[in-house]
Amino acid sequence: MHWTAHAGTPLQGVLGIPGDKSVSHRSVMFAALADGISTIDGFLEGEDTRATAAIFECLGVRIETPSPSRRVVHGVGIDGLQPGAAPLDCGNAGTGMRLLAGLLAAQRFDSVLIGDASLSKRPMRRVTVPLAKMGARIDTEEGGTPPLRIHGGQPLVGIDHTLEVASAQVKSALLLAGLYAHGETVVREPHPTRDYTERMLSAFGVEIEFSPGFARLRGGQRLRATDVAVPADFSSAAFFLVAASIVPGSELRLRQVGLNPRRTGLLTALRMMGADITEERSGMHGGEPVADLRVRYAPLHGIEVPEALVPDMIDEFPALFIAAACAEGPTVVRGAAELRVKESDRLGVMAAGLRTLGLQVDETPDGATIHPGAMHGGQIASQHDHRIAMAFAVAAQRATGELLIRDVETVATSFPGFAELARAAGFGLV
Ligand SMILES: O=C(O)C1=C[C@@H](OP(=O)(O)O)[C@@H](O)[C@H](O)C1
Ligand SMILES: C=C(OP(=O)(O)O)C(=O)O
Repeated sequence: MHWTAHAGTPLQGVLGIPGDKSVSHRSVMFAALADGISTIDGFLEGEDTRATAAIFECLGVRIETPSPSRRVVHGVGIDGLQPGAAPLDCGNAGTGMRLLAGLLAAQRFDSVLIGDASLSKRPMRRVTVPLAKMGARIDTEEGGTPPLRIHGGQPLVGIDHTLEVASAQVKSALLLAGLYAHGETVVREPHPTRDYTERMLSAFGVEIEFSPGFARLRGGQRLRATDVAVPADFSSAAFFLVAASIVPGSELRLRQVGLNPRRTGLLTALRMMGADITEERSGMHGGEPVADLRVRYAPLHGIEVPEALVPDMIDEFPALFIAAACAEGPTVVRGAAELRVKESDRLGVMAAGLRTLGLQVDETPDGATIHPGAMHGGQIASQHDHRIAMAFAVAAQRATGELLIRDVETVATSFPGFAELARAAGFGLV
């Protein structure tokens, strides 16, 4: 599947953005482990989160879908999961696989976790090595990639672990294993990362101590069913924040977007670049800060992205690169080597795409300098990476020619309905 994208009209309207992917994955996992019935509202109907829900059904959990974006999960209790008959398919989702590695390592049965071609290349030792310290036994392929063959029935012990890379996925895997471990599990982070696991475990009745960069829990606790309200996904909203910022005459309102401070680094970066984004109707939704984001076109200037912001905008760099391409003066990114091990090598793939459109991008091992300029048309290889595909659909709104964006089907992993919503707002996108 591909898109033909070209400059459309100024972007206008009030948009509803689908539910948060990180929160949706966790909601179904924790509801499955809880005692009692939990309802999830705003669940992301994306392929990644549906894959996680399907895995829990394979593990014996009854999950009803009374209407789109709603799930009723009949929790089986902390020790109630049943062995899956076949390998469990995480699809494209690093989050699904890494969190499940921690959870399934603690079960009394064996499991195998598999994924698609992209996930099958992603590094898993970052979870299997610290989990092994807790007593888990997980085999990877040579090179540390999936499938993960998890040997159940291992007694686990809590550890005090400092993460090597700032990763909410690794932190969460250890905390989930820690729920089953003897003693306490402590996770310390070099830079604070999203704390949805900590917040949501607490909402499910688990005693957990946490502060930015730190989490501690004791094994042997049970989860109590609760209802979860999922906020709109800031990472999906990001494409519209950039698009309206770079297309003259645009004004969009994005309704009730999740603004967890560990997710909004792009908002800070765009404002440093001169973007006109205001927060209105601020409130709380499901324990998370939310607000309507009103974004109007504004001329942007290049910046040096502060390295401290990188973990808070780790999924937003494809969108940031497009803002940088349309700014006045270069933008410099450093300290973002993690981008090379996402669904694609996002530094390399974004640089290659922008060069195809006529821009100069100087790559370094952990970043890039983007030199802005006029973008012409061309063919973009998204490398089956949803965020690359959406980023170039945004770029096309400022390009002088047409972009053929290849392999866009993975957009459905995180943002089903993106193309329809974008067209309704004024994008030229077929
Ligand atoms: O915990 C999560 O839900 C996520 C954590 C981040 O990954 P890392 O933990 O690898 O940084 C992020 O890139 C991913 O999209 C979602
Ligand atoms: C990196 C991402 O997700 P995951 O790690 O779950 O595949 C993403 O959505 O940009």
